Amino acid sequence: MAEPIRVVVTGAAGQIAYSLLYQIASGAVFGPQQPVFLHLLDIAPMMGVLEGVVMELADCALPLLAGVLPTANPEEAFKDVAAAFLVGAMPRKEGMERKDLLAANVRIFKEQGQALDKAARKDVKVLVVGNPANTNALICSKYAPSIPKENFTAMTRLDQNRAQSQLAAKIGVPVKDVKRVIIWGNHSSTQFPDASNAVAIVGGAQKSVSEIINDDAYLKGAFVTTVQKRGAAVIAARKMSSALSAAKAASDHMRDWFLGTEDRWVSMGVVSDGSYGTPRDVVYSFPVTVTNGKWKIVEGLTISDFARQMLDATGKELVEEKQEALDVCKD
Ligand SMILES: NC(=O)c1ccc[n+]([C@@H]2O[C@H](COP(=O)([O-])OP(=O)(O)OC[C@H]3O[C@@H](n4cnc5c(N)ncnc54)[C@H](O)[C@@H]3O)[C@@H](O)[C@H]2O)c1
Ligand SMILES: O=C(O)C[C@H](O)C(=O)O
Repeated sequence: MAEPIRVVVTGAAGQIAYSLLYQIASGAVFGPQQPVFLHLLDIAPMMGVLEGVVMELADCALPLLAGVLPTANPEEAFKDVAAAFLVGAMPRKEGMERKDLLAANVRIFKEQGQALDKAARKDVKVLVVGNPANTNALICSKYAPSIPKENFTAMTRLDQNRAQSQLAAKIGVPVKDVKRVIIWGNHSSTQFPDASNAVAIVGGAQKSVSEIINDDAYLKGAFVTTVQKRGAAVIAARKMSSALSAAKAASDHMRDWFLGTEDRWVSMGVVSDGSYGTPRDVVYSFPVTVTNGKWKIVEGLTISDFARQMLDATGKELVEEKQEALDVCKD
């Protein structure tokens, strides 16, 4: 059995963490041979609740769980961690856009960037889940200059999973048989869920999703808006934001980053290098593949006029969010 790795989850007393911690501790993320030592960070008033979570983790009797450290101190929480799930942040309520959380949440990611810079392993892989996830990830990276910026990512995997599931239901195939759906841009209502490269297996043969569905108006209309607005639809129904599916997506993202994707494409928010004419130095979601722990943007895709407009609109929003976040962080 390998040596345990240290993994931090922030917002550990919250609802996403409640599903996520079991997935990490049971081996679903880092593999069935990799023990984990969990660091659980939350704010001081939540330490009582966190104690209950620690009791429940013990009561799960999980063979891969090497230890648990609950704390309200970010530097203690980030000490020597190899993976960081940054979940802790305020969720939006009905009627809000995710960027309405910016002023409240971005300071958390400034402080946590500074603490990661001091305490974490320099090869730590950071996944930001707390909203607005892309801009929070950018700020976190800016305040952790000793950690490579490639190690900071934002979660758009939930959007990818939603898009894949919508297409599978429309075509009438299992979700695993739909591939190469892309989420471009921001985890917000400007994101572009793009099915133009997607393929599905129907009757044993792989075909293009556009050909199978044969309904351009749907693929550019209802499909896109359903995925863009799915988070709001869950909030309207549950009166709380998505948690089960968010935890599953966070597990998928980190597992693929650690263990690789082979030839699968997955969407991750990463610091843009300007690929596909997107703005540089914002955290933009691209299709990537992962080999040996390193992600690489899928190259050479054709961008239609429609896609160009969508990529530009979500990029413009990210540039605006970045400016707003930098202004907030000045104080
Ligand atoms: N990227 C995505 O796809 C996605 C999906 C779902 C939710 N989210 C976001 O994830 C975040 C968490 O959602 P939730 O439903 O778990 O919320 P929640 O309110 O249930 O839990 C958040 C937890 O974070 C803690 N917290 C607050 N400030 C903290 C800090 N400075 N350090 C450590 N912990 C802190 C809170 O005390 C609370 O326990 C929200 O911002 C939500 O919008 C993102
Ligand atoms: O929509 C939200 O505010 C929560 C989350 O980002 C989601 O996509 O479900």
